[in-house]
Amino acid sequence: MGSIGGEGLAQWEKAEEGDGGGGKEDERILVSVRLRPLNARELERNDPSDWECINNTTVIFKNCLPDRSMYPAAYTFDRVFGFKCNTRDVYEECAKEVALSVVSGINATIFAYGQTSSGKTYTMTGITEYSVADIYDYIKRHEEREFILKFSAMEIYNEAVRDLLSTDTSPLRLLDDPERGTIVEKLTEETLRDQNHLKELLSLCEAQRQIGETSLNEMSSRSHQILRLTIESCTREFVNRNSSSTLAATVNFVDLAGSERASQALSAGTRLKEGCHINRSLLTLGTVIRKLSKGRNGHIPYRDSKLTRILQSSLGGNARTAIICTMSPARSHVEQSRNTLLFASCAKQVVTNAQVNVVMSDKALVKHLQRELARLESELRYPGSASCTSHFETLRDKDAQIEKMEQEIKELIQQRDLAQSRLDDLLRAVGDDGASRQWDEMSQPSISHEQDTPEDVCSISGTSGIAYQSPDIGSTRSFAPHENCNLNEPHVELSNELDKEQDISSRDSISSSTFSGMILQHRRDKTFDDHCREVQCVQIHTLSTSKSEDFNLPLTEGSDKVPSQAELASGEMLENSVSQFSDSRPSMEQPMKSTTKIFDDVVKPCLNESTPCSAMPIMTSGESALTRSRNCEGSLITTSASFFSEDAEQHHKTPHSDLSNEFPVSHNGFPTRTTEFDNDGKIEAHSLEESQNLEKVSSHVVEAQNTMIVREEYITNISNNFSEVVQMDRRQHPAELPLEQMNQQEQVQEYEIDRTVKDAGIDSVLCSAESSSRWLFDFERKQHEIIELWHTCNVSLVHRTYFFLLFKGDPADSFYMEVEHRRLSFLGNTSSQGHFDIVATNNSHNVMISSSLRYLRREREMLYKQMHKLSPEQRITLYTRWGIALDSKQRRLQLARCVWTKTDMVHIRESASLVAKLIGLLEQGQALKEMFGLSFTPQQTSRRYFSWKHRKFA
Ligand SMILES: Nc1ncnc2c1ncn2[C@@H]1O[C@H](COP(=O)(O)OP(=O)(O)OP(=O)(O)O)[C@@H](O)[C@H]1O
Repeated sequence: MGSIGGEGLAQWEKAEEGDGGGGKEDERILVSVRLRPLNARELERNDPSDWECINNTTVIFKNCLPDRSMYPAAYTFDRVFGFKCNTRDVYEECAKEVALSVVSGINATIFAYGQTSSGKTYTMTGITEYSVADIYDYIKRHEEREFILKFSAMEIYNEAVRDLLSTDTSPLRLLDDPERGTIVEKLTEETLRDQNHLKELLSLCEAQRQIGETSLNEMSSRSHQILRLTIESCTREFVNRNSSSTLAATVNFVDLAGSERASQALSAGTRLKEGCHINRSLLTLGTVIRKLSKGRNGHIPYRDSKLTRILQSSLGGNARTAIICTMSPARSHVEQSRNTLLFASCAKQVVTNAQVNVVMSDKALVKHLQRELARLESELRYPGSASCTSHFETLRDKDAQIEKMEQEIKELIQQRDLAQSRLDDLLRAVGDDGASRQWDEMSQPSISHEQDTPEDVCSISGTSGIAYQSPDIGSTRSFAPHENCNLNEPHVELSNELDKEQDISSRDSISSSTFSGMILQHRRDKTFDDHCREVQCVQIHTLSTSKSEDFNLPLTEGSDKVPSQAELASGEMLENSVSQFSDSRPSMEQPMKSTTKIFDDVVKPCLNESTPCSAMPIMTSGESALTRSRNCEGSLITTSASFFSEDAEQHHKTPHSDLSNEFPVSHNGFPTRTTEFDNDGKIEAHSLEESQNLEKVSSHVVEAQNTMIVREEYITNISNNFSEVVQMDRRQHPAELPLEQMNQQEQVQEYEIDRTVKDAGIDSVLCSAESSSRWLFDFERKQHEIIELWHTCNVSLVHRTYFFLLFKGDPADSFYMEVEHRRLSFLGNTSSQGHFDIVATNNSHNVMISSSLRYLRREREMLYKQMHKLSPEQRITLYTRWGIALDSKQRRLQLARCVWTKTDMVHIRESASLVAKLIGLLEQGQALKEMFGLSFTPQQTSRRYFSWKHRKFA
């Protein structure tokens, strides 16, 4: 075996590298080599066989002669066949696929190239036979299509084209057709009837072919034979339609003449002449193949020979091509064999460009062009190929998702900012200078906070409560706000003169502050900070839903000691409960409890006068879940900075009008308010100055009628709430009333519901101005009664202020007015009917009385501490108006003592205004009306002070 290397091998390797470029590989001419066995002559000469196929793709030259070492010893092709391989194998592996392409509309050409007697005719005859057989077999298996087979045959003999199917031996001309390429003029083309017909024609061709005897081949083919089978097919369904498309392709079976040199063939005379012509065509074929193997650049001399002209499309054009190079293994033909292999090597480099050939009818062509036009327009409309449509849609979906997420992010940011803003407001309110100073003053008892105002010198050293002496432990403790409250912890007596002060109200009555949340204060709250806590009521427990449940424990869980109504009313029971659960921190996160429970525990007993308000103390504003009035965000008078900014003299002269600026007051002295609903369902409340006359009320009636649906909803809610209360009451006290009495009570309660709804004035507002006027009258009357009861029951000043400022005559306020009135009435009745005796027996009565008075005193103390919020001018104005001598001492204290001490409306309004200013009553809407339906505690303020206190302690 010779060494592998040399120029030829390098050329093949180069071609191999070209194939490995990745991606779609160009289809090249399929090249195979077939070695025939030594024939009889060669065997006679003892011509050795120098060629051997060492595998399916490589043929080697076995005899390495020194003088021929310049040639490669091994050649690799798509397939090589040894002498033992039969033609069937060659066909199956190297020709079949190509030949059968024709039935799919792809042109195909199968060559046999080699020297004379190398076996070209032998091979091509077999391949043609097998191909025809397979083609017809394919046709049989595809009956859905109709095939038309046409056969033509020609030979190129001495550079003349002859029709092998015709007896006419005159040469045929070659014509150039712009669509079909080179055509052979007048070439017979037989439409095949069947396979036998083709066999007959093939036999005819064989007979017609120029055959001569050479020294190498007794039956030497002296011409290039081209057998052409054209196959057209279409689906039978569309055969008779003009819109059908037809596949049309041609397969050429080319049996070339011998490529040997004339000298080798020992040609002379006619044979020599034939050889010249033969070699001319083969030389051109070789040139074309060689040039094509180097690419399509430059001129390809197709037209230099008849052979290359006719086979132009099959040589690197629109056809699949297979070349079977036949060679003799004999040493004597080694040169011809090398030339054949060189030709084959070049042919292996030629790239073809086979395409499916579709012949379309005019209609089909029009349709095709229309589809193509639509496709191109679509591509223009949507940049990118049509195949990118789905990708484009995917991108759009992604963009939509991104946009949606960005919107969500934006909304979340807005929510966050809003929450931050609210937090900032709260912190600002808590951390404002006044509050800080106040706390600083309270937390630093050694520092007199009256340094800037000697007029009210009142040292609170030792009373601030930041440190107190505990008799139990005899040591000074720092107050810890989170400590458990021990109800039994000894009081630390205030040394402040405020402690010595007798409360302005000397009447003994149950303090309604127990209802307003003061019940939750701790008994050790002699400390100064607790004063503020008391004033701000139930700031802790109102924020704690869990606590409210805990507060119910004495009522719901079987306690050994059933609490008396008075105890409950006074908050004693609740205080104990609070002490048990004082460790629980208020949670602003906890959801509000159900309305049902709250009504059951709280509202119902108050509404049913026959059932004392035993559960009232457990009401918490944080749980206020009454159906929320839509005007709950209505106006709450803002205590503006201009409250006291008016000229003091003017205040002195017309105090009423001054206060009216702050609190809209009706002509009859009662603040009134109407509520409007805007398109968004929001409520805009404003002064009801116009209610002074009936016509204006009527105009509001019209407005109210426009919002009838909303108001009716409110009415329904109220009715439902009352009904719910009634039902809960019935469930809670089933044994207390016989069935008959229950029915009677039910009727009464239904009447109460109707009356309450009517009292709410809603019907009147909706129906007539006359009703509105009646409601206003009822409101004024009830407001007077409530004010009197506040005074009687020593209700918290802060509570009075909130309530007074919140409810100013809106029909929707009737519910709260009713609840408030009944609570206070219950307290008054309890007091007058001797219930106090029971309480007193339990030694609670005195506790409650003293407690209520103490609460009021601490409120005043707190207000006194807040006087610094007033400017000197404002204070002077107030001193003057309220009869406090400007040269007297402790004027601030005197002022605090005067607040809410009378029941006339001028005094009430001024007191409410002053308290609101001092406690920093914030913007409207921060206190919800609903909480007054369940608790007296202003929610927002409670939270505010709660936060303020604990932030300071933190
Ligand atoms: N592979 C083969 N196995 C057996 N016999 C073969 C083989 N190839 C060719 N022969 C025989 O060799 C002889 C010459 O073959 P063939 O005529 O096909 O050569 P050729 O290349 O066509 O020659 P020419 O170019 O002169 O026509 C024939 O008798 C044929 O039977």
